[in-house]
Amino acid sequence: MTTLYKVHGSQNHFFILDQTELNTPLSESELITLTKKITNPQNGLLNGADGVLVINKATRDGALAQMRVINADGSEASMCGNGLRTVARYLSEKYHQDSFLVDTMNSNLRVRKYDDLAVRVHAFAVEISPVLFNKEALPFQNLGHDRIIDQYLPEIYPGLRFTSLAVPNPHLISFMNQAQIESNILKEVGEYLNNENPYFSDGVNVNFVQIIGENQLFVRTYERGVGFTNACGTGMSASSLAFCLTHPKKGIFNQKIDVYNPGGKVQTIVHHENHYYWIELIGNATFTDQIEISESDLHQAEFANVKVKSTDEEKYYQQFSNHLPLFNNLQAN
Ligand SMILES: N[C@H](CCC[C@H](N)C(=O)O)C(=O)O
Repeated sequence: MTTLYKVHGSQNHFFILDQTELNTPLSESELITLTKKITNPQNGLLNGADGVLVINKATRDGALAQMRVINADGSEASMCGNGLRTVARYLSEKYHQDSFLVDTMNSNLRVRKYDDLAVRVHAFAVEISPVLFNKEALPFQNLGHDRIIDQYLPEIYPGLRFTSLAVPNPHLISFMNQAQIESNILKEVGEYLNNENPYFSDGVNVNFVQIIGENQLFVRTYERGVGFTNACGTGMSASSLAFCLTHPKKGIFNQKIDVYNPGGKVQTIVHHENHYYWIELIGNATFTDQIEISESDLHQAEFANVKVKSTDEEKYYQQFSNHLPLFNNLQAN
């Protein structure tokens, strides 16, 4: 028997699979089959999820373990901010450490335990980096720019300004008013750029942002490999940096920024050190269920005989998020 965990960061839901606990780790094709099946909202487990976070032995020196991110459609993401907070908590409890490095696709990232956000709402702070703006890193093509910072891109959507950056997974960000953020534009742009298109050949996470006030944002995301999601940690981090760059009177470097999303709230701090940017992402790491499954069922993505034990953490998370202010009709509470 082994244990899977159903977890969320700002209601961005994942299953955590610790491959180091298995006699035989899942192969690539088994991982993809498992992810597609378990995350399915209709026939998956526990109403599905946005992806599977896979823990392996670290491949880089200094890290406690490796995290891989498999999106719901079976593609792999280079990073996941909400997911990294939950993996940080899992590793922190497993190895009894409060501050350490996690090996991700492009680099080791720093994580640390943070003060609880409310009663039984555990929190972690994670590093989001490296930040890249060049068209090869995203990648994007045929837009007539080498970098996109506060540019009109009528090819993508007329009348909106866009900023694009990789952290290191790719994001396309636009600041807009409440009516625009509540409209169908995100679905239109998100679907267009995440299917065969001439501009973002690998797809892109699309983040639409409403400025609430000084150091306050609301972010809505259409996620590559997933679709609409309650929250995207790398997207909220990338949006915070875009905020500081394009609205410098309201978005202040080195200060906490409140980032609201349909699933709750996180905080970010945008650092600018020696010509290089990195973002600290702070938010909940909530464990809602523990799932006992036999190794052979896991290899076969067979869930009929699993045993699920729910925690009481969701109740406390709901209490926390019910007290957040409402800014638009997209927020759940
Ligand atoms: N939800 C994740 C990001 C997943 C990104 C993924 N969809 C991609 O880049 O392919 C987060 O919290 O940062």
